[in-house]
Amino acid sequence: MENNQQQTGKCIIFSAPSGAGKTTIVRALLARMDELAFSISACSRAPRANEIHKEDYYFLGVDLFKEEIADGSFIEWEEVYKDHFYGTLKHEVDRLWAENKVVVFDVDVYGGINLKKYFGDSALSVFIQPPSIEVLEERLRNRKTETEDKIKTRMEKAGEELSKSVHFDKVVVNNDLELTIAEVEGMIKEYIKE
Ligand SMILES: Nc1nc2c(ncn2[C@@H]2O[C@H](COP(=O)(O)OP(=O)(O)O)[C@@H](O)[C@H]2O)c(=O)[nH]1
Ligand SMILES: Nc1ncnc2c1ncn2[C@@H]1O[C@H](COP(=O)(O)OP(=O)(O)O)[C@@H](O)[C@H]1O
Repeated sequence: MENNQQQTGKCIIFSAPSGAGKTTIVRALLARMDELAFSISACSRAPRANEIHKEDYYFLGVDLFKEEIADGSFIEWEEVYKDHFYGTLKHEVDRLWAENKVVVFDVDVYGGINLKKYFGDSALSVFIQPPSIEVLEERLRNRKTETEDKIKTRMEKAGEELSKSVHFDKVVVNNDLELTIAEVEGMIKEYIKE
């Protein structure tokens, strides 16, 4: 018999200002913890050379992204940078919950706050904080993925984003990377067994 009942599960939300180390931490956790699965977001920008459709993002382009907004396909979406839309698709979460996975989100700070509101106790929201604003800038520069212009835009946004950490269940200062990963892994294990 078909089970039409909507499956539900838990999720972990990660947000941070760009350069704080969120992607590095999320990748390490996914590699270590089989019970986790990454929620692939939709975005409006074109894929970069090393990016794969349906693995890194659902690359929809602007027109299709806007159609999905109109169709009510998103749990949340944000114009994270001008003309760059990112959003969480409802069917992506359902897909991963159907596989009994704990869903992991890597979203911007406003997306993180909205997802926590939406999922309530079914979500643990974690804010990754850089040790200081100076270290944040240094990490962005060392990553060598951003032009000077983009570094400036990201740093301008960072101050306001840092002030939003109070809206998260947990705030973790990413000083020593290995210690941070271990700390977050502990938090997730604790939350999953609740
Ligand atoms: N609100 C929201 N933000 C997202 C989503 N997916 C990714 N983001 C955020 O959008 C930003 C992407 O910026 P960028 O650093 O250019 O990363 P990239 O384009 O993914 O390499 C990051 O802050 C992500 O956390 C999503 O589904 N919703
Ligand atoms: N604890 C840490 N100490 C030093 N460098 C780090 C640490 N965590 C991450 N990094 C480095 O900082 C840069 C930004 O990290 P990344 O994961 O890309 O950030 P985000 O996803 O938050 O934008 C990367 O080059 C990464 O290797």
